[in-house]
Amino acid sequence: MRRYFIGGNWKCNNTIAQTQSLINSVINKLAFDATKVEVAVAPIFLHVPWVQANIQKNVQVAVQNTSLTKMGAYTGEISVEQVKDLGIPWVILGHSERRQYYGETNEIVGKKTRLALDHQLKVMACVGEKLADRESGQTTQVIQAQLDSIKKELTTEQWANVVVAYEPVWAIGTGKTASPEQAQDVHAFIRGWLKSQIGAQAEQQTRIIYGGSVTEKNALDLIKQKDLDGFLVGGAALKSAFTDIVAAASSSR
Ligand SMILES: O=C(CO)COP(=O)(O)O
Repeated sequence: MRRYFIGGNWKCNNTIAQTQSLINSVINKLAFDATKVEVAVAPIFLHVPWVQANIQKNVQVAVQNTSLTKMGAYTGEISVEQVKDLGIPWVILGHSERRQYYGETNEIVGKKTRLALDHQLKVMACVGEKLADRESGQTTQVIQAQLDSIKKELTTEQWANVVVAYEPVWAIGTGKTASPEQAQDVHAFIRGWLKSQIGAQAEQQTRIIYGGSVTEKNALDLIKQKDLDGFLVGGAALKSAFTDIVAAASSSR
């Protein structure tokens, strides 16, 4: 059985005092069975060392991006070697905010994913359609193109270190969640793609998590869906609701 995966994407939120308070009052009080649920939180880069030094051992640390380049003369970037060097296991790549505001194309996301995996980082690879894509019936085509660009770069074995995050852009930060059926439909499509494009092992073992206005109220219904293996949580990961979301996952395994 696939272990649930719950990611907290803190985005560009929190002063250091707010991050410290979140760790002390929420994250370090999370109680869950780590054999059934894997939890990772992604602070801004600057807060990572403090978080690493102060977080409970069951919760892993992730970063929200890595450079398309390796170390070198690339002002303002942070490379996979530097993330790996600090012992950070996870990176979120291809988030729709990176695609939308920083021009990350499918091709860039594929290359970044390859670079991260080549440096032994594990990747939460985000895919998802915009509202206009959904309304014009293009949801699966858009997601397929996003997945195909990642596939182009990876070996079959590298998929063992990928979690696919389905995040419909229209549901991110909007309070509009995909219904459990809408989420399941896309997750089943992604699972089918994994089977036909990568193989039976990837189909069975790859976690496909959902993100987009996940709250303590909708988590339980979403997690019951057959192909949904956890969440990538934004706003609700910045408060005590995260405790309930992790508990919802724990209680259903
Ligand atoms: O983008 C997200 C997680 O990566 C989801 O954000 P919200 O949970 O705030 O909608």
